[in-house]
Amino acid sequence: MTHPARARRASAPVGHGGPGDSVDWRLYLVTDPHLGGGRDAVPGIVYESVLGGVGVVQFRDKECGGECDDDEFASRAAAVADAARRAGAQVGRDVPVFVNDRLDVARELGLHLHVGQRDVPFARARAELPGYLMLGLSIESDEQLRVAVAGPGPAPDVIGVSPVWATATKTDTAVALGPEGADRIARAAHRRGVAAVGIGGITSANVGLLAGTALDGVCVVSAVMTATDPRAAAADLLSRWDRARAHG
Ligand SMILES: Cc1ncc(COP(=O)(O)OP(=O)(O)O)c(N)n1
Ligand SMILES: Cc1nc(C(=O)O)sc1CCOP(=O)(O)O
Ligand SMILES: [Mg+2]
Repeated sequence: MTHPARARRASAPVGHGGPGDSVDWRLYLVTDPHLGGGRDAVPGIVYESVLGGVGVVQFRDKECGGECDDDEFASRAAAVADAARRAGAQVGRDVPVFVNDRLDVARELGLHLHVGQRDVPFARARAELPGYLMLGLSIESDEQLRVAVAGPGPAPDVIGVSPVWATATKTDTAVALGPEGADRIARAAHRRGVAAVGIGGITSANVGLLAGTALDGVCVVSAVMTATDPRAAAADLLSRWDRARAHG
């Protein structure tokens, strides 16, 4: 495997002149309303995990619409954004917050947006989201990336290379790509100036296996949301990533 990302600062891995150029993608937390002990616990976990080193947060709550309504979704997303902002201020970092799936809420709150292949189409999301907000896209195959960057239109700011490994957290994933597939897709994304984070099945036990890939970072749900000490869990993941990367 080659390591094109290693020569660059992890906090500024790729760039196409967009708002994602200065983001620290190394550790990206996606929230879950239940894994951390209920919706009310989520902002506190986000706060702690940012103190531990999480650099990017995504608010994800797939059951809102059933278990909670649109207003509650938006107010819980705002609470997570506030927690990330307060914790970021404490450690002197700006921590971008994405909303999962919900273009309307991202627009309303002025937050970044992450969409998948079966969500609102990327082109529509890009057209309706203000240009200063980042738009992430899930990529499950080489072909999906080729399509995503083929046209003359804007490319994603970041792709979630998914899934790297099988996971119990999301049941409707594509086939696992493994480190080699993730590396191949990340390298192709970099050629187009797009940042790439891996997601799916990433834990403290295997995060080091990805440090030799071209991924700009790793995205976790359960590894932080289920931790008794989310700050320590985040710090541990980040230090394992950094150490593995430093040792090549
Ligand atoms: C960073 C990141 N990558 C991938 C995903 C998965 O998005 P999607 O395929 O739309 O699935 P849901 O998360 O919406 O269930 C993600 N959320 N974040
Ligand atoms: C939100 C999400 N998307 C995935 C995809 O493959 O698109 S896997 C996933 C959940 C990842 O959870 P964990 O870190 O607990 O394995
Ligand atoms: Mg989605």
